[in-house]
Amino acid sequence: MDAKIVVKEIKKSFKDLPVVGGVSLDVRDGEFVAIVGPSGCGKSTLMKIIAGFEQPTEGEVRIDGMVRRGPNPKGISISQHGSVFPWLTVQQNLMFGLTGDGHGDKSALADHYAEMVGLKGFESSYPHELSGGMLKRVELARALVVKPEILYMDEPFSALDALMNLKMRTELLRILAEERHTVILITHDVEEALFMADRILVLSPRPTRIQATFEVPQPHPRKLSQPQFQEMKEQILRELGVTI
Ligand SMILES: Nc1ncnc2c1ncn2[C@@H]1O[C@H](COP(=O)(O)OP(=O)(O)OP(=O)(O)O)[C@@H](O)[C@H]1O
Repeated sequence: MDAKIVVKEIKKSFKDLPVVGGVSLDVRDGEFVAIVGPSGCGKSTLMKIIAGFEQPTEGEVRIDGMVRRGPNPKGISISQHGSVFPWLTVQQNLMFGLTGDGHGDKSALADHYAEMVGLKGFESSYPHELSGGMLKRVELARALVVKPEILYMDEPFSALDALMNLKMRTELLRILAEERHTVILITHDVEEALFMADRILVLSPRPTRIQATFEVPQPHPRKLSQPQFQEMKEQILRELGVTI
């Protein structure tokens, strides 16, 4: 079967600064790919190119076999900065992306996704009445409610405390088991990648390339304390120039 996303020899420079140095990648339908790499290597730039928000200097991105040169309606991005509208309630935020017909009862659909991410009872709350973790849940629900085929996640949980971060990982995996999405996740957290991804790509310093690939075939839920994960974590950290 053809890949859902095909990234072919992508290069990107900003003026004289080469940022992406030639990246090729195939992502299968329903696959979860995590990308780790040194700070400033070009992870976000690569993600923006794949999501269609940035144009490559060379190369192309195909989604379902079609070359894309702009944001892809089949995908949705969740970034570390957040995009919840402060003047809308949780329910209104979730309904915001449901443009056009074909969604059925939009408020019921919004409430369904609010419940799915654990926000039942907060549908009428405004963002300023929620905690940081709850805001991230709104963000996630807002992305999922439009039933995207692809989720592009750039450090989505990095602003959360460690405990909430762990909760959100588990939550996301539970939702992904229910609703199959293709996911590309950028993270600086190797354990987060090991916990969730089917495949982990380690990027090189700028201009970035894929330096190493790790398949993670272990089923969920994963216990990262197991030797095989510790071993893989050490290998990935070694690729990143960190020895523990
Ligand atoms: N729009 C832009 N114009 C000019 N330079 C840019 C632009 N976007 C990114 N860069 C540069 O590209 C390089 C890579 O940035 P990018 O944000 O892609 O890296 P990153 O790996 O995601 O970083 P971090 O690990 O800090 O999140 C940086 O040197 C940055 O200054």
